[in-house]
Amino acid sequence: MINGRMTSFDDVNVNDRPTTPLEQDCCGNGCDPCIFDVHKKLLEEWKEEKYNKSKRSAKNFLSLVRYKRFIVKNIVEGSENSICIELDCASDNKDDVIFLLPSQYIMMKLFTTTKPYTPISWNRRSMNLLIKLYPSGEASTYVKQLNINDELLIRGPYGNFNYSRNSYKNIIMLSIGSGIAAFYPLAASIVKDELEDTKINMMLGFRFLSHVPLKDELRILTDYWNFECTLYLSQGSTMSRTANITGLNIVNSRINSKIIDRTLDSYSPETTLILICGTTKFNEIMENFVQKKDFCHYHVFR
Ligand SMILES: Cc1cc2nc3c(=O)[nH]c(=O)nc-3n(C[C@H](O)[C@H](O)[C@H](O)COP(=O)(O)OP(=O)(O)OC[C@H]3O[C@@H](n4cnc5c(N)ncnc54)[C@H](O)[C@@H]3O)c2cc1C
Repeated sequence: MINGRMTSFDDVNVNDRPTTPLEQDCCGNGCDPCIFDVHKKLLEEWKEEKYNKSKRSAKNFLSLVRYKRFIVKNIVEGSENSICIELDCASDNKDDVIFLLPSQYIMMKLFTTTKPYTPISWNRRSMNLLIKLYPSGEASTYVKQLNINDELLIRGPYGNFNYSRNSYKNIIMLSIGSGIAAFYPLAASIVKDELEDTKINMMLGFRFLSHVPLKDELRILTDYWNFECTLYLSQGSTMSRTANITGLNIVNSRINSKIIDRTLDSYSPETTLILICGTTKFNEIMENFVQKKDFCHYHVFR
């Protein structure tokens, strides 16, 4: 990950990666620079070089203007009302690789319709999509009928959100439903970046616990010092009003003004970025709350 860019090359050149110092390598006398500062700098340079090398030697398989062929490699249940689809590049040229930034989206052609989807993870040659299924949705109906080895047409990547490492002290991510797809890759790329000091507070709204996708992935992120996640369930669950399932906080309520007020009061508007992703109505309501509290650094994914 470079400046918030999750590259598809995290497995390249791992052997020359600067070795992380051990806790006992630091004398604790407050040296300037401390051995950990030196390591941080070396790691930053190594990552930048790795990313630049990868970009020089490969071209993006994805195109902004032309549909490219992908093959369905796997389909698994994401939650009660969503599925995850793994797609492989349909190209024999090994130099064709996928370049994406976290929170960018692609356009997928599905029979008579074309819909945007935000890859939740990817590597050099494949990407994973999380797709919420609407009972009578045009794209949903088509997606439900997909089989392994089916071909799909995709163009992209699009999206004007650009994140730079450590540009904010805190990021609050507010989403409902499939909005999680825009936030998960960004959160994962930040918390897994040793050079990041930014803390993430993810606030995700769903109707039921059974609708929440990526539970295991979110739990893994909660092991990092700078990630917390709360699931807000508008239709409640059988548990008490608040609970915690292995790292994930659960609140049986919508994300409402009281909750936002209380949350924002514990953050500084100058050093906090707020990201919003949901339905048009949700985005409008959240944007209003955020503006009322004088938070000027925010971005709405539409
Ligand atoms: C930039 C961008 C990125 C996106 N990324 C993803 C993603 O990663 N995963 C994903 O699942 N979706 C994503 N979406 C939404 C997706 O593109 C489709 O709009 C959605 O899946 C519905 O498509 P559909 O054809 O199945 O339903 P449609 O035929 O468009 O709608 C059928 C019915 O479903 C309901 N419905 C549709 N969309 C919504 C909604 N957003 N909220 C509430 N009810 C709705 C409505 O009742 C509607 O009448 C993204 C949208 C945008 C703009």
